[in-house]
Amino acid sequence: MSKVILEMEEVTIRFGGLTAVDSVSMKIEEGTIRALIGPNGAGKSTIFNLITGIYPPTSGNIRFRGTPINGLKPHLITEMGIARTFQNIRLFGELTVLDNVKIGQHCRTKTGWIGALIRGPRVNREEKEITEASMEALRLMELDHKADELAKNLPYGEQRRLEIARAMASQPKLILLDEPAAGMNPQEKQTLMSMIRKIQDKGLTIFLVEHDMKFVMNLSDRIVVLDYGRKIAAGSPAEIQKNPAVIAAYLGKEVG
Ligand SMILES: Nc1ncnc2c1ncn2[C@@H]1O[C@H](COP(=O)(O)OP(=O)(O)OP(=O)(O)O)[C@@H](O)[C@H]1O
Repeated sequence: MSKVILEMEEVTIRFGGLTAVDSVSMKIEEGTIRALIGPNGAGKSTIFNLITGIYPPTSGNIRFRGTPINGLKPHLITEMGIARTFQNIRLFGELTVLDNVKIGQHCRTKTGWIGALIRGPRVNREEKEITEASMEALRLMELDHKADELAKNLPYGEQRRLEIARAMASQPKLILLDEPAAGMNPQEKQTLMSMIRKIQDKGLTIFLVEHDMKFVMNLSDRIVVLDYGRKIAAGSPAEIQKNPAVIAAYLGKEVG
């Protein structure tokens, strides 16, 4: 039996009168790729916001490697080993590619920003470790040769990969990718897919929200489908493609 890395147990969140996530349960096994799909407004990003501590659930439990994480602050959740990317690009265009990744690691530093200003031997050692780990994350995403370029000068597909590199630099066990393939051309999607598999090969668990069905079906081990905040289906890509409730939720749009 493989180990469960993330467990959601009857998780609900209400915003005023709206139940954005309605009693959702799921277990994600370590080392797998899980996709979360569903129509616009189904509650997918909200689930990521619940897991990463942006919102505490109204009710229910979220456990990471057996430890309850509901109500914990986002930086503590990052330190425990959960990293994420966002739907829209959040890079510092005027900083270099390497500096964008180094920012993703400041949760791992002991001295913090104030300490970094009063540079001592510990800061220098830490700085070296951060640079090395950042370069490794860039190598994984095949962006190491662009370390000194400004982020704004990268082509779109590479900017999205840079965001993943930044998330990887915090050395997570679980990485949440919110629409990683959005806006990419087929070639960029293909490259991204092989890189996500490389991340999996390193032993990480990947949880992704994605609208591109071909991408999801090719990559995922299992898929969870949300509609109006509720989990309406879960299963392998083959099971999901022929599930009548899923087909109905997408109103006849092809799920394959
Ligand atoms: N902070 C908030 N306050 C009020 N309502 C919210 C908040 N965050 C999300 N919602 C609502 O919760 C519902 C789910 O939104 P969410 O962004 O999670 O959907 P989604 O499945 O990610 O959609 P999309 O595919 O369009 O990104 C929507 O009706 C949205 O308007």
